[in-house]
Amino acid sequence: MGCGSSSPQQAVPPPGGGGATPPAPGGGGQSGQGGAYPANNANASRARGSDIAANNGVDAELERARAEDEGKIKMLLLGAGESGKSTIFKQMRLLYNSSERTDDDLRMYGVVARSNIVVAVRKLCAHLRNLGLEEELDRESRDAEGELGGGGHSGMSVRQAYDELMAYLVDNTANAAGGMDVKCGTVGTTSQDPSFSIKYPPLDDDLNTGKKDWVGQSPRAGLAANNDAKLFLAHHESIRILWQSETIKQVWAKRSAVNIIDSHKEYLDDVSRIASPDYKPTVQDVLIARVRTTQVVMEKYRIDGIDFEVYDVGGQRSERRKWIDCFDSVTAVIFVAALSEYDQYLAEAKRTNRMVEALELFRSVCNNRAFSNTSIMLFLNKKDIFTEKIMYSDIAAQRPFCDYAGPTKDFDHGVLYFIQKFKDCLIDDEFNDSFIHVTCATDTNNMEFVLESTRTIIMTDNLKRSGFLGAD
Ligand SMILES: Nc1nc2c(ncn2[C@@H]2O[C@H](COP(=O)(O)OP(=O)(O)OP(=O)(O)O)[C@@H](O)[C@H]2O)c(=O)[nH]1
Ligand SMILES: [Mg+2]
Repeated sequence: MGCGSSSPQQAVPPPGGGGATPPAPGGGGQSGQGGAYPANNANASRARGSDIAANNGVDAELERARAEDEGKIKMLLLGAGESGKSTIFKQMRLLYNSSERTDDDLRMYGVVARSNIVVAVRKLCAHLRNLGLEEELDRESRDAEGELGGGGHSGMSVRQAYDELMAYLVDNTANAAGGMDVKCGTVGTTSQDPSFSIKYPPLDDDLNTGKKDWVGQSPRAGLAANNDAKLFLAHHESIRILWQSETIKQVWAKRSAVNIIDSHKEYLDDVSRIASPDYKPTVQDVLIARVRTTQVVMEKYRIDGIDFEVYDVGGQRSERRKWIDCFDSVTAVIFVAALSEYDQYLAEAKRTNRMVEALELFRSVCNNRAFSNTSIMLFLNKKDIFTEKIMYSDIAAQRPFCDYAGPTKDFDHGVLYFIQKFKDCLIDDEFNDSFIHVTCATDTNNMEFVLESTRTIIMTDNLKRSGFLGAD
C-alpha cells in the first residue's frame, strides 16, 4: 500500500500495463459508413488539412512535454526496508504540499497507529516470556500490592495485564467471542486473583462511553491492521498498565533481537490518547506510522518554478524488482540507510545484518549504469536511535564491524566509521561529503533543513551535468 493519497500522489503502473488506451465507446476513428476513405476530392483535401493540423497539434504537445521533461527533476528514494524512505516522502509532502490530509487518510493512519501498537506489544510480550522475565512481573505485582497495604489492588496488576495480552494478542488461547464477558488471567501462573472482566466493545464504539469512534475502520489499511486496531481498543488498558512496568523496560532495552520499531515508543507512551473515541492522528502520529511500501508511489511538486517528481519504493528484498520501472532519466537518488541498524537483522532474512545489506545495496545502486549521470545523495538516517543505541550496543561487538577501532559510546567516531564504509563501496572516489547527510526523518525541523540543502545541491549538480555550470 502506498502511504497517503493526496491528489498529486499516484501509484506508478508497471511498464507495459495500461499503456494502450482502450477504444472509445461507439467505434472511434472510422466513419462507420462503409469505408475509411472520403467520398470526393474536396472532402479528401479537407481531411488532409485537418490531419496536418492535428499532427501539428500532437507535435506541439510532444515538444511541450519534452521541454517540460527536460526541466523536470526526477528523484528516487532508494534503500533497504525500514530505513525511513516513506517517512522522508511524508516529510516532503509536509514541506512542499500545503493541502491537508483528508479524513479518509487520517482514518487509515489511525487504524495503522493502533495496529502498530498491537504489533509492538505482541513482540514485547513474547520476548518477555522468552527472556524468562515472568517471575519479575509477579514480583512487581506483589510489591505493588504490598505498597497498597495488602488490602486488595486498585484495578489490574501488571501480571494480569500481561496474561490478558498473552491470551488475546500472542497465544490466542482466550475465548474471545465478540460481545461476551471474558475472564482474564487464564494463561500461565498468576499470583493475583483475576477477579475482573472486560467486555469486547461493539465495533467502533468506545468501551466506557459508548461514543462513536472517529477512526473506526479503514478498508485502505487492510484486514490485518483493522483486526489489530480492534484488539487494541479491547485491550488498551492492559497495554497501558504493562507498558508502565519496570519489567517491560528491561524487555524494551533488549528489543533489537525482535525487531520492534523504535519510534513506536511514542505511541506506547500515549496509549490513552490513541484509544480515545475522539482520536484523530496528529502530524507526528502520521510520520511515525509504519506501513510497508509495496508499490512504487510518485508525488509531484512545483518548487520555485521547477517541477519535481519524487518516487518512493518498497525496500524489502521482494520489492526491489519493481525499482527498475522508474530507473529511466533519473536526476537524483536519495539513498537512505538507517545508522541505528548495525546490530539488527533483516525482517525478511533473519541472518543478514541490516547495515551489511544496506552497504551492498548502496554499492549496487552507485555502480548501476542507469545512474551514471545521476546525483547520488546518502542519508544516514535514524541518528536519534543511533545516539541512544551506541550507549549500550558496542559497534565493534558486531561481527561485520569488528574492525571499528574508535572509542565506544562515541557518536562522531561511529558516524565517521560508517560514512567510510559507504564510501568504500564506490569504484571511483568522487563522492562529495556535501552529498551525505546524517538525518532524523521523524524530526520535521531537521528534515526541512536537510531537504532544502539537498534540493539546492541536486539543482546545482544537475546544471553542472547538463553543462550550464562549469564543473569544479
Ligand atoms: N526514531 C526514528 N524513527 C524513524 C526514523 N526514520 C524512520 N523511522 C521510523 O521507522 C519506521 C520505518 O520507516 P519507513 O519510512 O516506513 O521505512 P521505509 O524505508 O519506507 O520501509 P519500506 O517501505 O519497507 O521500504 C517508521 O515507523 C518510521 O516512523 C528516524 O530517523 N528516527
Ligand atoms: Mg516505505
